[in-house]
Amino acid sequence: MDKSLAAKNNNNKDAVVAAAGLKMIPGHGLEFKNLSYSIMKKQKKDGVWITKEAYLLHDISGQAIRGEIMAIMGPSGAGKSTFLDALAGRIAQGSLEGSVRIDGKPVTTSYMKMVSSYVMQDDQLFPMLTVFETFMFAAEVRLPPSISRDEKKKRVYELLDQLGLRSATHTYIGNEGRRGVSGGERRRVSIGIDIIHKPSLLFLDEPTSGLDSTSAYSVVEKVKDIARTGSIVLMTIHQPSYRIQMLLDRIIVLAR
Ligand SMILES: Nc1ncnc2c1ncn2[C@@H]1O[C@H](COP(=O)(O)OP(=O)(O)OP(=O)(O)O)[C@@H](O)[C@H]1O
Repeated sequence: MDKSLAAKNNNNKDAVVAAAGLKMIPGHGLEFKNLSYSIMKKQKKDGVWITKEAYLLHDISGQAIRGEIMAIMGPSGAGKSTFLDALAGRIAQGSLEGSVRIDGKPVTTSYMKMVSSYVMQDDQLFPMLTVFETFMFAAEVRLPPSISRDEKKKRVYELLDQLGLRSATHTYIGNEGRRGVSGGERRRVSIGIDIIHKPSLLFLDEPTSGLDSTSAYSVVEKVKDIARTGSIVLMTIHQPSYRIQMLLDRIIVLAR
């Protein structure tokens, strides 16, 4: 396994790029170069309010390869979600510096949104639908109208198998008032909705947060399977267990 420490983000000082045994393959996958993002922050100095530029990301370079998981790690507040958002084209272009390329070609925000999917930490699932109904709904919304209902059903069953959700096919999503799928299953359903159309790039923000270690492992295991089908996968993750770390192909560590 090639465990690459890809880059280090240093908020206010000069950027430190630490690359230990980094395997870079120019022109492949998702390449990001000299990514910086700053905001104007108000702070009190000697009793006077001043506005100062603060870097949330500073000079980050690295590469995520097709077929692999790149994990973005670091302490709370290091900028993991900001970095994921920057790559996914979810923050204002004007304040973002640096370049992002896919397979050697520069990408625009709209292209990035077209070829990628983003799994958010807080999902918005309908509690009154079953897992099957949830996936069918996603299939209707995300797959082209030219695809028949039978083909959509086939894709849904494929997804249920891929994500280990067959036994929960007809279980309600549920909520506090109505018991439904488990936390780990719910997270896998959220991922399913975002991969039903087989995006070539998948971003996941803390897919394991709030899960017990077995469920967290199962989620990352499924994410690894998705990567293996040829997608580029990037995810933020906080304090992964040793077992989970063994599933990660590349690690980018952001420091505060
Ligand atoms: N628009 C903004 N204006 C001011 N500060 C911001 C803004 N966006 C993010 N921050 C700050 O930037 C830092 C990085 O935030 P971010 O959410 O990316 O960190 P994180 O590593 O994902 O943290 P966590 O692990 O706690 O989710 C935080 O201190 C946050 O408060």
